[in-house]
Amino acid sequence: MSTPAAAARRAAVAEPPVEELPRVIASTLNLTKVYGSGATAVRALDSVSVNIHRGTFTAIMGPSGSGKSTLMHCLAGLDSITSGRVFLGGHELSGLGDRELTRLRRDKVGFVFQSFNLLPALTAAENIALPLDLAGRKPDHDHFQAVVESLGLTGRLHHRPSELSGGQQQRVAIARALITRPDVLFADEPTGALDSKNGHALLAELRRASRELGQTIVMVTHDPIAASYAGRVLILADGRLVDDLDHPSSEDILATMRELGQ
Ligand SMILES: Nc1ncnc2c1ncn2[C@@H]1O[C@H](COP(=O)(O)OP(=O)(O)OP(=O)(O)O)[C@@H](O)[C@H]1O
Repeated sequence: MSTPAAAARRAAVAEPPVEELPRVIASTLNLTKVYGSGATAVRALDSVSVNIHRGTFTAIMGPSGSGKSTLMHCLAGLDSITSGRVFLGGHELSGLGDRELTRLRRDKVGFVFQSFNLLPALTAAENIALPLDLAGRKPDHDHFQAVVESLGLTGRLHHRPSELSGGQQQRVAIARALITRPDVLFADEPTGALDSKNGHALLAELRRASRELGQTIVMVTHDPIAASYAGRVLILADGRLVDDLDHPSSEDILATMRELGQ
């Protein structure tokens, strides 16, 4: 005779718990990127394999020309690859055509650049909602409010960029990148145009977005202090992944960079 407990055990075996979202949200496998050909060819990435986990904040560091931007662009589907594989949000990018790539970038990827790229004629609220407008989607009111509140922009929504401080403009740019709930938010030297106070505030916001909203973030930076806001720091040199630091301090990062002759 089958007891209820035994039946429950059998059910548990037969029906695994609802599958959690895959832990790896973006990855590369032996990714190689060569620019140009022949004598002038540059091997910007040389067989880089890396997994980016959902909800984590990762910084990419390395000397100038080490391949940081190239790695970010290949992960975000902005640049073609020479060989290897790139996956983002369950899709293999190398298998996608131009139209599918464009849609994937629009729906699954957020970007924050050094220059804020806000449209001057639009209010902060309109700038934030722009990616959804372009995709023909309506903002989810609760998510919009949560993003705006977490970035302290509630009182600034009807201002145009020229009426906002540099730090506020940068926060609008982050809100715009978060509004589509991208699989990965890519940030390229996001503090480059900010003074140190606003730079730290922005990094604290990124860290909060990863901790509180579960937002996956990949950031390229030259600054060890900026990188120390991330939970993980990947170090590139000559197109190769040479170190992978777990919660390093800025001193740890500086020491690693010094070993590379920086
Ligand atoms: N479009 C391109 N055409 C040719 N070579 C390129 C191109 N883009 C990058 N490279 C080369 O690839 C290498 C890696 O460049 P990348 O911009 O990824 O480095 P980086 O680490 O981001 O540099 P930086 O810190 O100076 O921004 C460099 O040698 C660079 O000159």
